[in-house]
Amino acid sequence: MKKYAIIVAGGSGSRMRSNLPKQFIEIGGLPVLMHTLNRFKEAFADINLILVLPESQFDFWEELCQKHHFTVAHQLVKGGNSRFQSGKNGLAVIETDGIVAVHDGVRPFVSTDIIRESFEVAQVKGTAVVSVASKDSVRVNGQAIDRQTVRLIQTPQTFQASIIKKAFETEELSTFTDDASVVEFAGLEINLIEGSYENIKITTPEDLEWAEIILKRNA
Ligand SMILES: Nc1ccn([C@@H]2O[C@H](COP(=O)(O)OP(=O)(O)OP(=O)(O)O)[C@@H](O)[C@H]2O)c(=O)n1
Ligand SMILES: C[C@](O)(CO)[C@H](O)COP(=O)(O)O
Repeated sequence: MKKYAIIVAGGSGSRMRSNLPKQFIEIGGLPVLMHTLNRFKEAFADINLILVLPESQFDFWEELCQKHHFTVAHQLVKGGNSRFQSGKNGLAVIETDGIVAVHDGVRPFVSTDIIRESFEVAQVKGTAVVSVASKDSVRVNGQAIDRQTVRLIQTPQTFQASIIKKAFETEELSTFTDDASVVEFAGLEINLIEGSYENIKITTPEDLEWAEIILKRNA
C-alpha cells in the first residue's frame, strides 16, 4: 500500500497576526512545519510527503531547510485560495492508488500512533477522521445541546486515494471546512477515530505558548 500525506500550509494565518507566516515560526528552535513533517516521517519511513505552500514562500522554505539541515524528502506543491483548493492541488500530484492523509501543517503535535491508526482504519473502511470530545458545555444558536453528541474535528483526515480524489472533483462549496466535509458531500460515510487534546492547531498567538509547553512536556 502506497502512503501519502498532504501537509496543507497554503493559508495566510491572519488570526496569528504575525509577519512571519505561522508555519515558519520556531518552536523549540525548529519551524512548526518541520515538526509536522517529522511526525509523519517517524510514523512511516516510506511515506510520500506532499507539502502545499504559497508559491511565494517556496524560496524562503528552501532557505529554512538549508539553515536547519532539514533533509526529510518532500514534494512542494503551490497552495490555492482556500483550503479546498490547496488540498485539490496536493491531490493532483497523486497518480497511483493508495492511502492519503490530509493534515494541517500547523498541527505539529499529532502522535505517530494516531497517524498510523488513521491509515489502518482508512485502509479497511475507506475513511478515518480524527476527533475529540468537547470538554466544555455546548450551545447551538443559544440552545444547550447534549455535549455527548458533539465531536471536535482535527486532522489527519485519511482516505483511500480513489475516494478522496473522486470527491474533490466537485465544485467548491462554502460548507467545505475540511476534507471530511468534501468526502461526506460525495456520499461517503465518515469514520471518526479518537484524537488527542495535544493535537492543537496553531491558530492564534497564545497557541505558540501552549506549543512550547507541549514540546517541553514531551521532551
Ligand atoms: N488557502 C489555504 C488556507 C488554509 N490552508 C491550510 O489549512 C490549515 C488550517 O487552516 P488555518 O489554521 O485556519 O490557517 P489559515 O487559513 O492560514 O489561518 P487564518 O484562518 O487565521 O487566516 C493551515 O495549515 C493552512 O495553512 C491552506 O493550505 N490553504
Ligand atoms: C481542518 C480543521 O483543522 C479541522 O478542525 C479545520 O476545519 C480547519 O479550519 P480553519 O478555519 O482552516 O482553521
